[in-house]
Amino acid sequence: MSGPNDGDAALLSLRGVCRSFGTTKAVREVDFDVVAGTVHALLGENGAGKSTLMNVVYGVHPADRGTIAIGGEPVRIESPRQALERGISMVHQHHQLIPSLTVAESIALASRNTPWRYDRRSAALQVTRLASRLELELDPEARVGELSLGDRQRLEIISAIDRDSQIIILDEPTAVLAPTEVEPLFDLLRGLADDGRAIILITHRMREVFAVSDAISVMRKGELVATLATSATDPNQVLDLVIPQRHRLAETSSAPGVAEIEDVDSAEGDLNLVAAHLRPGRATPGPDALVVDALEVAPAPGTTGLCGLSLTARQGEILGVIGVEGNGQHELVEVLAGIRIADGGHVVACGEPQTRGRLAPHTAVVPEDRHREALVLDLSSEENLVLPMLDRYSSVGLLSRSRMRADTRAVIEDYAVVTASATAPTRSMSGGNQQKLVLARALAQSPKVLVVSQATRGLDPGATAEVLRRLRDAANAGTAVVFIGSDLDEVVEIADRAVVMYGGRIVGESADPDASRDVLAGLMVGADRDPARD
Ligand SMILES: Nc1ncnc2c1ncn2[C@@H]1O[C@H](COP(=O)(O)OP(=O)(O)OP(=O)(O)O)[C@@H](O)[C@H]1O
Repeated sequence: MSGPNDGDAALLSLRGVCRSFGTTKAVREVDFDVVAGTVHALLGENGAGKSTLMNVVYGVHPADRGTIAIGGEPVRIESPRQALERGISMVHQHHQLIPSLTVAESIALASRNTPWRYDRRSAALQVTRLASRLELELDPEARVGELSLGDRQRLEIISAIDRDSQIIILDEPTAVLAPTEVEPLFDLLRGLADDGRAIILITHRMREVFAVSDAISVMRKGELVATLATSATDPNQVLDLVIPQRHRLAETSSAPGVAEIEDVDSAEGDLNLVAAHLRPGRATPGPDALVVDALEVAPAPGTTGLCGLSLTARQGEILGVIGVEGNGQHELVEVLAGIRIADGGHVVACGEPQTRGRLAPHTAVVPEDRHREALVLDLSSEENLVLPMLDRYSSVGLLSRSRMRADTRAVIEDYAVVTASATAPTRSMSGGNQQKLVLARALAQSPKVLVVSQATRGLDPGATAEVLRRLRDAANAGTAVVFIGSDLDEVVEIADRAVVMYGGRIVGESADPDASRDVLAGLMVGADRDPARD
């Protein structure tokens, strides 16, 4: 059978690969070739089957049918261990790390080259060496369970690189990295490809696709619908393949599930994907809805904690909190959610002080890590959806399943969530669809203060535009939205006002984030100029 890379010998070759989960055909008859010495981008809407296809290659979900060949040799891969032995490593979208280990121990455990006896000092040196090669910062002695999402992502990346595999799969590796960390990662990936390795990069970010890849494959509803040379295509053509309905939906603004997506002017910015009506300044902000005053959280190894962090968010505005992951955002969200008790300072929401260990009053929180902090993966979407609102669905101690189901169905339809059914465990949903569910749940509570961290992580371009539009609608309806993110472009696009978080406190503020973009970027990495003082 001929493949899409005819003429080049593929290092990895899939033929007729199928994988179903119950009645869901996640991957259908896929032929996929990746040539040694190339970076191959894999794209597709949320739920298209990208992670499943790669999990087939990595042995997490062995194929129901079809063949895999490496260097022309047919192979059977039935576990990640077998994949590693065959020279395949994978950076997962949802991290596969052990919380009680330190960073150095995690790397040593995953490494092919760990000596029989664990040597703490050389393991720490190895972490420092790998991290500096990637221009990433990671404390070898930090405990994995204490790390921010960004640091766990950094750990997964350097651990996969350390294995020196021939085929390296990265499932949305940059979703929580700082902008300054993306380029060194891509330089490294290019270097690894130039050494003859095959790199597969799953991403939703068009600028990344065009910055680093040689080839692009697009999946839709489990099928691989196209493979193109990156040099022979452009972002609009690729976007049309990923979301063929985008222009039709743009004409029908009431269409559910996907907001307007404009043409992409260049591969520079995915911002152009988001409709111009998201731009700030649409509502006049009201009084302060959230006041955070002088919060203190002592740092654990590898974390910054909070050092007297203060901020306010007003009714009807989107306050952007921009910062490189790991500068205290995780601690701030935990304090607001009532999961962590601050060592000092206080929080007042809508005039009511937060009670120790309780969620801030009138507030809903979308945490950064949906797996660890937002969902109970073995419960259904229906059960997860009502968890924070059980009182709405119960009377005399009994839950009204029929109302739960009706509301869940409405959310699934409204947010275009792809799931086998409202009663299927959320574990079985794709990452992007889990994220949509978490956001829908927070908005369904009609909070006066909505704190969202990494809201669009893992969402495809259509879903990203849709989520940003809904947050704007919430602000226009009077909610104070605190939008915590590490993607400066995205924060600038959505926020009316922005503050920069660095080293556990706010180091700058701008009432016009678009105009202060460069200053904000500098503050994110520790420059000390406050745009408010300009
Ligand atoms: N373990 C599982 N059990 C049941 N269904 C699953 C499982 N894993 C994936 N699926 C289903 O397979 C389909 C493809 O999911 P997959 O995670 O591969 O999509 P994706 O393209 O990677 O999406 P995303 O961009 O959101 O990560 C979805 O309908 C999902 O619900």
